[in-house]
Amino acid sequence: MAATSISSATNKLTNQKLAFSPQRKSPNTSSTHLSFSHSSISLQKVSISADFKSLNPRASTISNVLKTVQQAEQVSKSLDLDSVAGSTKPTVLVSEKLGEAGLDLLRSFGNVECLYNLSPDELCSKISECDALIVRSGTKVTRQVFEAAKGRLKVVGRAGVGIDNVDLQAATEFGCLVVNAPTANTIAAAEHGIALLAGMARNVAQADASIKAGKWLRNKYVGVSMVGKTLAVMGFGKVGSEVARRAKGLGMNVIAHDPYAPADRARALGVELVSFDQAISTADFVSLHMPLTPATNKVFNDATFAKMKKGVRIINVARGGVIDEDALVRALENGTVAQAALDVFSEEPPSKDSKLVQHENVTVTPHLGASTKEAQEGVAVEIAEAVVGALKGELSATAVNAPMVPPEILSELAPYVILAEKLGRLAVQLVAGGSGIQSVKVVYRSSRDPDSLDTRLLRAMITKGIIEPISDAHINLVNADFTAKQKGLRISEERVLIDSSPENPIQSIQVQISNVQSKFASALSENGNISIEGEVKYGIPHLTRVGPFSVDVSLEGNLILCRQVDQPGMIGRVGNILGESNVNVSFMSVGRVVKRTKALMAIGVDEEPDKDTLRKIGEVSAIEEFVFLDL
Ligand SMILES: NC(=O)C1=CN([C@@H]2O[C@H](COP(=O)(O)OP(=O)(O)OC[C@H]3O[C@@H](n4cnc5c(N)ncnc54)[C@H](O)[C@@H]3O)[C@@H](O)[C@H]2O)C=CC1
Ligand SMILES: O=C(O)C(=O)COP(=O)(O)O
Repeated sequence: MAATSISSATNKLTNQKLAFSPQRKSPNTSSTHLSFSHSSISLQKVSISADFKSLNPRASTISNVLKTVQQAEQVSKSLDLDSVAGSTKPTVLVSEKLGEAGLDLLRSFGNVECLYNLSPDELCSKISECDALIVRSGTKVTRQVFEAAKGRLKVVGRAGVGIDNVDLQAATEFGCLVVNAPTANTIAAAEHGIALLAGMARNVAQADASIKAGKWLRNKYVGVSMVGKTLAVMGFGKVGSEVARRAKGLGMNVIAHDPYAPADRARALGVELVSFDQAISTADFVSLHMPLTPATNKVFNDATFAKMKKGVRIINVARGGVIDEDALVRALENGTVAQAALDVFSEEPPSKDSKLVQHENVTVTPHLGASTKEAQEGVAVEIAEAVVGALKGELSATAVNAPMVPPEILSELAPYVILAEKLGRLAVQLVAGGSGIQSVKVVYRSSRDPDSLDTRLLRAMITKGIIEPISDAHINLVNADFTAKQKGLRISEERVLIDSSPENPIQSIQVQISNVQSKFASALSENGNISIEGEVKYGIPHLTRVGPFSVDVSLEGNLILCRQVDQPGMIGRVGNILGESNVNVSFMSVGRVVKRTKALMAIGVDEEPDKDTLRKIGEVSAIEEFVFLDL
């Protein structure tokens, strides 16, 4: 199982050590700048803007780590609350209506000011007197707000799930923790989805308006029945599964599409998990419950509406941005979509003369999904507890932008942090769509005494790598276990004690995903698990094993894995195809189990090859399977 590394860059890279040193730019600013130098990858003086959510998955991993370190520094600084706890009580500004129980809890800890409907300027002029700000979806917490806070604002609490109205990047840069309340409004949102579904099926809103306009239109408002109809739940998470449960009670046949939901959770509710196309082409009603991510942005568009059953009815209680609203108007006009019931819009509030809002077959509500007394009391308590905890400097289970690890541990673990996230990101891409991930095992080989090796950050980064490409969750040290649990993901860890230099905290990290199918069978180890392993070599994370194959490829750029018949000339053939398409190869490594039988080739590429190039690679006769992986 020997591995051969072939790269012109290898020597350069392996001879240079990654230098890493956090430095404060100026003593009177809360923003931290880190310098990072490595001549072969020309990264010097990186100024950080940290935000896990906004990370382009293909952005520099080094800057990810810098962001992580910077976040930890800023957060530990911002949560060093001697100043708050000592002299005066903290001031909490509540800018939107919040349940009384939450307000009471806040009042028991600090000074609470409820100022609703502030203009952006008013918010900016008030914020420098506040240690915490609590908002819902109606307050835009922009970069200007963080700038105007002049370093005093320590925590923003979002009383709800979606945090798209908070500039997370700016929050992190300014050392401000952001927490949300992800569970208390689930039932309310699900009930609102069902209310919209039933109200739409029976034209309740239109009929009500017509009577109030002096009409009595019994023939016009004949509805459709729900019993026996097929409902497709798009996004089978917290809200989606509660909608499914309720729709079953209405006698509906419920199917769901969620590439990452465990099939047994769906089965337990009598729901079949199906492909996207199958869901939308067979459903009479389609209810949207997926997060707004780059993958789901405008996923309902002309092309997808065209695949739907004629006369389909759509409900959206998730986020307006998952629908191309102009395309929905066209689909309503040509009869593909019979009716739509919408609680959320790409712009809120939508313009008064919006064609969509004014369409006679559309029912709208002003983002009321979370608006029940019960949910608002629950959300208020959930967010008040999170904000008070953060102001006391405690770890928060619902923090969305802040790992909390001492800087000295972070700097030692920095390259392993990159490795861990990359391995998670790689492993999840090897899973065949449709097989829900439930069980992940991480094996660390280390000479350190387990008690002196804190792997929480690494586990968090593996979780981040696995979950973030498939959801809008923001994973960090604080919320990783919480989010994994919520998503039904079990992550177990094993430490294998080895005899090596205790200077290196870890020799290797192996990530195994069990009970799933792989889109690249060669990544399966003997026990049928997807298994990949990596090491840090001279500060650079490397992939060192895929299934039973040893390889050695630096985890930068993108990766192509090919399994082929082990024979001469393969490297040249694939290299030529990539070269002809102007795709730069950074590394190549070949591993094999037995000479002249099967080999695995790992190719690092700077650019993403186009479909045609990948097709040509697949057509090389000795190549038995291959996969392109986005690092
Ligand atoms: N209208 C309102 O007032 C409210 C709206 N919401 C919104 O509802 C949505 C769902 O919230 P939760 O259920 O709490 O979140 P969740 O994270 O529990 O569920 C989201 C599900 O979508 C799945 N998913 C990810 N990518 C997908 C894709 N491409 N196709 C299909 N499914 C995909 C995930 O695997 C996950 O299971 C969010 O967008 C949230 O912001 C939530 C509460 C109130
Ligand atoms: O929790 C969410 O994601 C929501 O969309 C609820 O928004 P709201 O707090 O009612 O403005």
